[in-house]
Amino acid sequence: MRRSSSSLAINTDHSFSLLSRRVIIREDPQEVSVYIAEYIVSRIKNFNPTETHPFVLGLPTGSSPEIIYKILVQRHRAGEISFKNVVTFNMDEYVGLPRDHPESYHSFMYKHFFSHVDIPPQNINILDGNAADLVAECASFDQRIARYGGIELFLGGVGPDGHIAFNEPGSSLASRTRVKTLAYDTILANSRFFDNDVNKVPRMAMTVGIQTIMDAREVVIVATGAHKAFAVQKGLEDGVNHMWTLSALQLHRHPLVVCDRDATLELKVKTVRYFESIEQAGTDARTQGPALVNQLPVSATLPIRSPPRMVATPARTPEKVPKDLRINTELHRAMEEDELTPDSMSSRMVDSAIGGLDGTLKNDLIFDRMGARMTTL
Ligand SMILES: N[C@@H]1[C@@H](O)[C@H](O)[C@@H](COP(=O)(O)O)O[C@@H]1O
Repeated sequence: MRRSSSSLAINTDHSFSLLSRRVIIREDPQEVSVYIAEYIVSRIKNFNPTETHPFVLGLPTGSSPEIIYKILVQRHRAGEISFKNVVTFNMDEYVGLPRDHPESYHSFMYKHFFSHVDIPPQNINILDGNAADLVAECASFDQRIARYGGIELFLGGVGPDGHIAFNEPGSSLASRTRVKTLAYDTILANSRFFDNDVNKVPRMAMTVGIQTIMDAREVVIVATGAHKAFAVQKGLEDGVNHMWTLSALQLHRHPLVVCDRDATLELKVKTVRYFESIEQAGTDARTQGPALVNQLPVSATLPIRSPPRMVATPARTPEKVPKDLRINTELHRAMEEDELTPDSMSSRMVDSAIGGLDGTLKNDLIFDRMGARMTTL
């Protein structure tokens, strides 16, 4: 068992089957990055990838993931994780920017990550923004993802306008990899990487679509800073909306949003407390706590067994969990996860609203509902 420096406890058994939507809040970007890096390491290790059965990881650029990459490199250098059997797909790339331009996403990824770990070059997939046929390049990217059996974990950031990858406000929620014109907000935001000159920022990019991200078996979003607070609020508290593409993840089976305190500034106190209470209660089979999904029924009077493959225990155990927030494991198993949701929030959560249906129906309904809300542009 390894104790991490973060306030992190991860259940590494990922045969989770409950629908789980989680928001983890940490104090600052450093803590957020440690949490996510440890999470990725544990997911890869637990997957036990081989050359013929690699772990397929979706990756972002931007300033938010920089510390995450730094920690992953440190963990690799310490001999704690190998990327030899990891295949990566990057979210996006500018169109027309030379590959060796310091601000191309190729350059970013090699500078911050690929050059420092043992990933084989042939396992790296980044869209070619200078391809002669951009449409064919996008189609080939999706085909390559499909050939690997889909993406296991997609790590993403979020723009201040709520975009994920380069799926700008107004993007189709059914979109797949394609060429996009950048929104003025994004050009402005990214001009800090181009001498603060908006004219130097490419106008177009290639990006995975919302549906490409939704197809990943798990999506982890990093959101740090007060400038992300409005996007986080729209993405988590409002309904699914193509103007805030982060919100599409409300319909994903396993989304995990990790925010720092500043990024929660626009959330309701009630929302923040709700997600914190889930973590404090330690009942989430995915991000911490007992491996609920794999436990055989035991007497409610028996103590909760330790999870078999927990890699880390909380360095900062929540000090005071009010008694009525400590959830009896046996009881919890018997309940729908949704029943833990306060009534006032249920109406905003699709899963809660359909909690009474069986699993098969739930899936259909999720897609029906999504279809009904989708706007194809
Ligand atoms: N295409 C990228 C996104 O993938 C990224 O999430 C966003 C936020 O970047 P940052 O983390 O620098 O705020 O920037 C760009 O637009």
